[in-house]
Amino acid sequence: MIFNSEPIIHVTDAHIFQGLDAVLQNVTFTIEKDEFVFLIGRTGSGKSSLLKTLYADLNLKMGNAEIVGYQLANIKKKDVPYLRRKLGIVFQDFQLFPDRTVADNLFFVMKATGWKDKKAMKDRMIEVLMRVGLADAATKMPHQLSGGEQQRVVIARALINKPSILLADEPTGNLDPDVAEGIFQLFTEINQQGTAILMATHNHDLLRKYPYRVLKCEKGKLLDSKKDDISINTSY
Ligand SMILES: Nc1ncnc2c1ncn2[C@@H]1O[C@H](COP(=O)(O)OP(=O)(O)OP(=O)(O)O)[C@@H](O)[C@H]1O
Repeated sequence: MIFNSEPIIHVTDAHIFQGLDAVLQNVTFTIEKDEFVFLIGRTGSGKSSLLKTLYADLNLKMGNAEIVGYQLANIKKKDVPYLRRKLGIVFQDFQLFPDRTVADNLFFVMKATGWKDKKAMKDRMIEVLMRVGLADAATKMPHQLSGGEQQRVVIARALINKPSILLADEPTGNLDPDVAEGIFQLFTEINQQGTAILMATHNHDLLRKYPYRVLKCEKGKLLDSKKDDISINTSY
């Protein structure tokens, strides 16, 4: 039997820099196609810096990293939009255009990523909104939606180009616990349908409840629950 077992992320001996400071050193890990992985660590420990490096917002200056088929060391500026089309990125703050409808927010990303066929765009817009449980939100303005609903729109936007992995930076951080749980459930469903997830979070409850693999930024290193003993109960 032939398995296609190429990992989606493959990082070897990478150093994650903010300016001249190496925030994380000798980072080595892989993430497979169907995995759900938490990224944890104290505030300022390097979670966002690692995610930013993975979507080429920070340069990879030392070591190697491959994500969705792109080598990040020396990636060309012109290739970055193509890399990002293959990733879904979800942040804590929703970053929707406040003066455009939900549909127009989604169309904006489609146009920016090369979609042209109006019917295909409309069909995909409806499809991703249905996927996140917001079939009736297309004509609404962001301010007419709750925080949880706005985050669902952001997730819908991240799904537009059928990414093979979602990178999420504290996606439930601004939400009430119940709403956060619903958003988290949505991520688990998306994962079960075959999209890998790497999610930075401070949410201890999620970590206790869902025994997914954990990567932890600690004292300049990245620990991995696959091989290291990681306590999720210590304060971080
Ligand atoms: N734009 C920046 N310029 C310079 N240094 C930065 C910048 N952003 C973050 N840093 C520094 O890099 C280190 C890692 O920060 P980072 O934001 O990656 O941590 P984090 O684990 O994501 O924290 P949090 O949980 O608070 O989001 C910190 O020392 C921080 O001060």
